[in-house]
Amino acid sequence: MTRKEIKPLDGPLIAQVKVPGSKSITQRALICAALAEGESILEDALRSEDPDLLAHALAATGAKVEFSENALRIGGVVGSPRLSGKEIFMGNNGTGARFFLAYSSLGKGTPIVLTGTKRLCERPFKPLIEALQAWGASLSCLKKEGFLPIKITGGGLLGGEVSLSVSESSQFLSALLLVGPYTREPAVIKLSSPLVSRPYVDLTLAIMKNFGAEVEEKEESFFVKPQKYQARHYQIEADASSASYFLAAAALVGGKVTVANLPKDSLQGDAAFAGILSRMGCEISYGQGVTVSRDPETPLRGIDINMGRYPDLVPTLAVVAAKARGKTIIRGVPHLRFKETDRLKAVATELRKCGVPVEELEDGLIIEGTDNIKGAEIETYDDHRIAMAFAILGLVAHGMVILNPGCVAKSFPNFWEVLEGLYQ
Ligand SMILES: O=C(O)C1=C[C@@H](OP(=O)(O)O)[C@@H](O)[C@H](O)C1
Ligand SMILES: C=C(OP(=O)(O)O)C(=O)O
Repeated sequence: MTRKEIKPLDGPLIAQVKVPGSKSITQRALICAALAEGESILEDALRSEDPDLLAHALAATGAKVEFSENALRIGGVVGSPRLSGKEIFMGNNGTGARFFLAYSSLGKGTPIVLTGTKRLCERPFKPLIEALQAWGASLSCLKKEGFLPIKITGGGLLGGEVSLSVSESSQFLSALLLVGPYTREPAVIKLSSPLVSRPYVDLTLAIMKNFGAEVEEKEESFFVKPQKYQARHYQIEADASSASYFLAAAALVGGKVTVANLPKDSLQGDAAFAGILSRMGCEISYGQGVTVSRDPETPLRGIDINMGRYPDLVPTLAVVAAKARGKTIIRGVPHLRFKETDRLKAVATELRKCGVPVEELEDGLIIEGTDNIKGAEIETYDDHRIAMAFAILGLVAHGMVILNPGCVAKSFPNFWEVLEGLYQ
């Protein structure tokens, strides 16, 4: 078991960092580009485990994928993936797996099997599988109904009206939307439950529009007419979730951190994190990127917040809350239990190891801030966001050790180098 010791950082911290491209945008753009006619260039696309796994899966269906220094070139399959009979391994990439399941259902050829890590095969897929089957997809779960591994026979998607539950994940809706332009009949997706993580659906609609596809939304329904994505030269933003760790460093240590390549008008919901930190006592400014600062004399204060729109920010918010005055109540995130690990249980367990009182709720956490945060040996559960959040907490503790630090490769392979830069 490899381990990474985190040295405490004497503030005030003054730093400027850059973070890699957005994982969510990269994976949406990959699907649109793979379905389009012609060659797309995805500038500053994220190169990490998840998008690389998706890119290789798309290449296995006939898309032409070329990795260059800071771009991905994708030659599309014009709406018709070729199923090669191969097994497709998607790691623990939930977004990539849901998107690829819908994309490959458009294809034809020799049936393929989509699978992943043990954890990915425990994560929910049933609402998406049933919706694709209602659209005529030929899918069969090989071990347990509603879960990977799944055999995909392809044959195209009829379209028409389908009802979809999105209380466990917004990715089911994003996956159907992304392939909606290629169903034979107009697609109508009616939501049958409250939608979690709504900003990711807005991101899907924005990227689809960038690639030339229009979606109409009315009340709880989405309408997608048959149309075609256009190949694009597309500039991918920096990842706002990855930026959160370094903005949190400024909040925890005191001082100022600028994420130089995160735009003020980001398409990503998680760009809201700077605003959340300002509610806790930090200052925000925008110029060359986004800057968060906190005067060491101004204590952090706890907040009561519904994080249902921003699930990936919860581990980062939780470690900031560990040092905030009073209680921080995080609500509205029952779907955190379906991520790379059960993040509510994981965050509560690991914070308690650091001497931080935590009450775990069905849908959130109550965290009692303390000035006496202890270092501990942090189990990361092979979850990149647990590793990165607790690494940042380690800046204000003594003796924090992160186990299995390599799991950051999922979304932020150079995280440890960027963290090291804070000590310069
Ligand atoms: O659509 C996306 O790119 C994502 C959606 C979110 O999942 P849920 O919609 O399941 O909350 C988020 O946790 C994930 O990291 C990326
Ligand atoms: C949950 C995440 O990703 P995914 O659902 O794509 O595995 C994440 O990046 O935090």
